[in-house]
Amino acid sequence: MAATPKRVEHQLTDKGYVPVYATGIVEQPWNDYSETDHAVWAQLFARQNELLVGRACDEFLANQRRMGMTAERIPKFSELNAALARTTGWEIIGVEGLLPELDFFEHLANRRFPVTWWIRTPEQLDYLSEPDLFHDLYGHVPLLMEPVFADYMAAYGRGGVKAHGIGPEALTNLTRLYWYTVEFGLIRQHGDLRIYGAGVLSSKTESIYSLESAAPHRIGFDLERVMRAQYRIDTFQKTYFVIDGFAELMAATEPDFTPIYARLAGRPPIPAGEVGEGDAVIQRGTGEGFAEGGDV
Ligand SMILES: C[C@H](O)[C@H](O)[C@H]1CNc2nc(N)[nH]c(=O)c2N1
Ligand SMILES: N[C@@H](Cc1ccccc1)C(=O)O
Ligand SMILES: [Fe+2]
Repeated sequence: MAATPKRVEHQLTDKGYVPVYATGIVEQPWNDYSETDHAVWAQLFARQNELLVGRACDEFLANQRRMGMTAERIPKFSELNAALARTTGWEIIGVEGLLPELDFFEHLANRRFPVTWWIRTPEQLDYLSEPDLFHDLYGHVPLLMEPVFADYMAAYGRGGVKAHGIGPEALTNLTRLYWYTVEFGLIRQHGDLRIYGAGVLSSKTESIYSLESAAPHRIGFDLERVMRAQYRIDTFQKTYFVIDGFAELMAATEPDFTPIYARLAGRPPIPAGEVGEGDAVIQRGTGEGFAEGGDV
């Protein structure tokens, strides 16, 4: 295992009270990865790729292949960056881990995606409390090759910088949008539901649960509804929002959010497990196994 990351401080983020690391960019220490590190990558990659055929959106596996990401070894950021530069102009930068929000937004706004340089240990294979290289690189990076989604991510970054200037409530609303699209979003494809959210794509159990469990609600995407939707950071999602395509997501988020933040300020959030009036319910969940509380 390469040298363990240095912890700087703890900060309350939407992932709860987590260590926030130095905001500096770190070179990927590719030569320091151990055989165990590469084996963890290989095992997670192979297991997810097998599971995601027929579950991930078409663009995910197609772009993973197109950028030459394989199970063999932990990919070199420099090699993936060559493919990204040729397509959408995104660049992977190595980081210690979670960044302060404004740093994160500014990177996205400049088409830089922060990827944690270290990978989880074999003991953490199925769950860890903070994003590691596998979540960031396997889960998030292939879709940065998809032009419309790549534009959405950059626009999101600009929106984050703007929301940071508006205030904490705006940030909370915007973070929910990230959560229910970039991390846990589902998309209609081939008359079925497919996964595009990185938090699901990088999780064996949630890849199955998000599409096949009767417990969660599945609701058609609506911008203000999503921005009111509280979520859970420590369990499977109680609700998934479904888009028809990346173009729909881009179009829905193009308008200036300032009046939307103002309108939302007066309205209560909607608990993660609740179906709101006017929801475009695709499938109403049974709520089975939903733990109470813990919504952010
Ligand atoms: C901004 C948003 O709330 C979110 O939690 C951010 C915070 N900082 C981050 N920092 C890194 N490196 N990666 C991330 O995904 C995030 N997420
Ligand atoms: N249009 C949003 C910015 C944004 C774009 C895309 C996704 C999310 C947010 C704003 O004005 O704040
Ligand atoms: Fe993520």
